[in-house]
Amino acid sequence: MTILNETLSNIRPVDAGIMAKAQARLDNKTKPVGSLGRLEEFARRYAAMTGTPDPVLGKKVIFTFAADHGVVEEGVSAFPKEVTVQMVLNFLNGGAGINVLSRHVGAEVRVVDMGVDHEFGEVPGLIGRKVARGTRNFAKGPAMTREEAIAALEVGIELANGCRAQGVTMAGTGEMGIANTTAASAIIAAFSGCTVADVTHRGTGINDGALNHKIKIIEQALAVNRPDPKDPIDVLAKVGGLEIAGIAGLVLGCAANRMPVVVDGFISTSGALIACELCPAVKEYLFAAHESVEIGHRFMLERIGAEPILDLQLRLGEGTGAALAMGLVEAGVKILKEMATFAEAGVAEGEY
Ligand SMILES: O=C(O)c1ccc[n+]([C@@H]2O[C@H](COP(=O)([O-])O)[C@@H](O)[C@H]2O)c1
Ligand SMILES: Cc1cc2nc[nH]c2cc1C
Repeated sequence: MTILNETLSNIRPVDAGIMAKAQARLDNKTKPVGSLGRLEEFARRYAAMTGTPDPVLGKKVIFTFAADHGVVEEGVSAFPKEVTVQMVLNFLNGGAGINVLSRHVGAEVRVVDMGVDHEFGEVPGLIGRKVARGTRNFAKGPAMTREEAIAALEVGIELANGCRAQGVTMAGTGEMGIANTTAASAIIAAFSGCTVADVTHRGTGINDGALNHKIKIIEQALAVNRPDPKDPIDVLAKVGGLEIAGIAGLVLGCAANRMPVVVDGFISTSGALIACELCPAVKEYLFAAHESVEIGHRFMLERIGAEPILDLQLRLGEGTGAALAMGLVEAGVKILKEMATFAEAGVAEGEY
C-alpha cells in the first residue's frame, strides 16, 4: 500500500466518550460550568483527538512549507518571486514574524523546502524535500503532475509520522510562497463552485487593477485545467502548489497519528481542505487558528466546518496565526490538567 493510502486508512473519527469524560472533568473545576468558554472546547477536543481525558502536553512545532509558483509570471502578486527564497533565509536566521511569534509561545519552527526555485545546498536548519523547482504556470496547463502532487503529500505525511518519536504533541501549519493566494483561491473555487471573484483577494496587497487581472487568470486556469472537485488530488495537481500539498499531507499525517494540528490562514486552510476532501474525518483533528483577511477564507472554513479561534486581521501566513492559536489551545489543555476541582480546593458548588 502507498504511504498516502495507508495514512487515509488509519484515520478514524475521534471518540465521543473521551470528549464527554474531558468535559465532565472540566465541569468539576473551580468555576461556573462552561465559564471558560472556548478554552473548554479546545481542551475537550484535544482530549478526544489524542484519545485520553488526561492528554500530554509536549513539544509544539510549526512546519513552514515553502515553494514557488509558475503562475507568478502572470503578475498576480505585489512582490517578486525572489522573496520566497529570501524569506526562507530570514526564517532560518530567526528574524521573521513566525520566528518571533513561535518564540513567544515556546514553539519550534521547522522550515521545509518543498519546491523553491533555488538550490540552497547544505543550509543549516533547512529541511530539504524539494519535489520540483516550483510548479508550472497553471494559467496554461497543470501546475504539477499527479505523481508530483502525491510525492509532495507524502513529504507532509512523513514529517507528521516523525513527530511522535521526537516528543512533539501539537503541530501547526505555515507556508511561504509568492503567488500562493492565487492557487488557494483556485482550489476553493474548484471545490465550492463559488465565482472566482467571491474567493479572490489582494494577497500581499495588490491594487484594484491587479486584483481584476488575478481573477481573470484564475478563471482561465479553471477553464484550461478543468479540475475535478470529486478528485481532490486532481484539484491539488492542476491548480495547487507544492507547499499546499505538503500542508495537506501534514494534516493527514497528524490525523492518522491522532495528533492535534493547528491550521494557519488562507493558504494553509486550502491544504487542510484538500485533506478534508480526501477524508472527512480529518476535520475532527484540526483547529482553525484564525480568520484571514482574504475573503475566500470564510468559504473554506465553512466547507470544513471549522470555527476560527482568532480574528486579528492577519494576512501574513508563515504559520503566525497558528503559533498564536496554539498558545490558546495549550492554555485550554492546562486548565483541564492543572486547575483545582471544587473538592480539592474546598469551594462550594453551585445549583443550576
Ligand atoms: O495566510 C494568509 O491568510 C495569507 C494571506 C495573504 C498572503 N499571505 C502570504 O503572502 C504570500 C502570498 O501572497 P501573494 O499575493 O503573493 O499571492 C505567501 O507567502 C503567503 O504566506 C498569507
Ligand atoms: C515580505 C513578505 C513576507 C511574507 N511572509 C509570508 N508571505 C510573505 C510575503 C512577503 C512579501
